[in-house]
Amino acid sequence: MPGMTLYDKLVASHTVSRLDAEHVLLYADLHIMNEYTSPQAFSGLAARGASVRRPGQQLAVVDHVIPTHPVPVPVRVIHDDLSARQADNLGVNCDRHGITLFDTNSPLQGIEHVVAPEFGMILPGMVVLCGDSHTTTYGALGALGFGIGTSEVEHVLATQALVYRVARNLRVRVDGRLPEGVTAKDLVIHVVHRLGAQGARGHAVEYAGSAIDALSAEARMTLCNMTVEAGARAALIAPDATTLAYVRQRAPDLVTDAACAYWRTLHSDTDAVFDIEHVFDAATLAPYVTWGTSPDQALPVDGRVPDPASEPDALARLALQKAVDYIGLPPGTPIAGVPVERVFIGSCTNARIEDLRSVAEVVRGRKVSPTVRAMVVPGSGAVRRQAEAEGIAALLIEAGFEWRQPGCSMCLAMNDDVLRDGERCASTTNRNFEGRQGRGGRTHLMSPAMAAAAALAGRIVDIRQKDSQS
Ligand SMILES: CC(C)[C@H](C(=O)O)[C@@H](O)C(=O)O
Ligand code: SF4
Repeated sequence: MPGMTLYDKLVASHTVSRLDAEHVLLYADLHIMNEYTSPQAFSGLAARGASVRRPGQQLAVVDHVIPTHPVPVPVRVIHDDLSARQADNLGVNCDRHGITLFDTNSPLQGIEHVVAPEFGMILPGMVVLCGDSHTTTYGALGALGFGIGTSEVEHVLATQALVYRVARNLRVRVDGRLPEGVTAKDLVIHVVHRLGAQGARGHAVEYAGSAIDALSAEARMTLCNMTVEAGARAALIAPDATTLAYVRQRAPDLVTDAACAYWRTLHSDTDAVFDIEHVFDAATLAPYVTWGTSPDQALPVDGRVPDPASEPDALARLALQKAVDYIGLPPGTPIAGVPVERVFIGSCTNARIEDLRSVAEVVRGRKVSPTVRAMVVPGSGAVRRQAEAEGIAALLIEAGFEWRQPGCSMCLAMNDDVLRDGERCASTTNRNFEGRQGRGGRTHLMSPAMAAAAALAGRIVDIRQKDSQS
């Protein structure tokens, strides 16, 4: 018998029973809900007269539909009828079932994947479920997190378990040092580009190697968050000293000797077998930017928009042509130099305090281009307060950024923050699909530092060239 991967160990430790060759009944330590994917699940539960099995192992947040207006008033009102109903509905259901809710006007409110780790709710070795694809974020702390559908949300509420199809194992090794100006965001865009949008389909991705070891816990969250854009079922990083320091700061009482002893076993055995393995050299990476309408349509910042005509496969050629047409950049256009009208810094990929610090470092003493409308939306109330305490908010406001209240905001056009038709946006988010940030809007994904530099210059620039940003 070969050894076990970290993923195998996490699945095994949460298997209630094996259902068949491919499926297990998987126990969830924590289930997180948002206002958008939970309403039907609660209705289903009510229709069956079922109750919530483990109310204490649920967390609910309002994040997708919430307005993020810059006004520093304590009360936020959701004006859109449907959105307001979704948020109210979550409130009523949480009350009824005794579930903790970080509601619209709670100081604890924020994007689900930012608040859960921040409050020490994610520990190594846990299984965390949520009706949201970016639940893969928690792999950064050695927890198995993945998104589930609405009918599964109902099932998890009722039973605290899930019928789960076990994934295959894929390892991404990244050794070496990331060059100056190249971040975890660039690394993950590169990985998604190289694997392709379906390249990790059906697989749990484990990251390993010296470049991963060197990443902070928050940078690892960026990496694991966006790995789902390669089709991955989960992303994982074995817990280490960085993980423990992060968790200890947030949940000191839970970091016991026994817990640490267990967490030390959470790594892939040296003889574990991976179904697929990819190896990348961190030293060769550049800042990455997406040029198209799928997160894998990406380039190093010194690259050019590809020419569909040079794609031999007819279907792939059509897809490329469609992306080129939508994004409105002729083939061969250097991506650096493309003007942007909007800059969005936020989302569960890149709205943590370290992200905002990296933005502040680029912006310090400079101004947003008069041709750009730029906004910074912190991932949570705690991040917002921390950035205010560190002077980051004042610096950004002084530079001409809008300083917003926390939420998903312009990551997806489900609230008041949207791109107008044809507007081009440098964005720190994770998806650049057609219309994702507003109908007809054009999204270029990049790191927070690159987005900040684009805000100053009014165009996409190479963060490595210091004189390119004015
Ligand atoms: C709305 C929700 C279901 C969705 C997801 O699953 O990821 C959203 O958060 C997204 O980022 O597209
Ligand atoms: S910030 Fe974006 S990616 Fe994250 S949960 Fe919200 S909509 Fe989804």
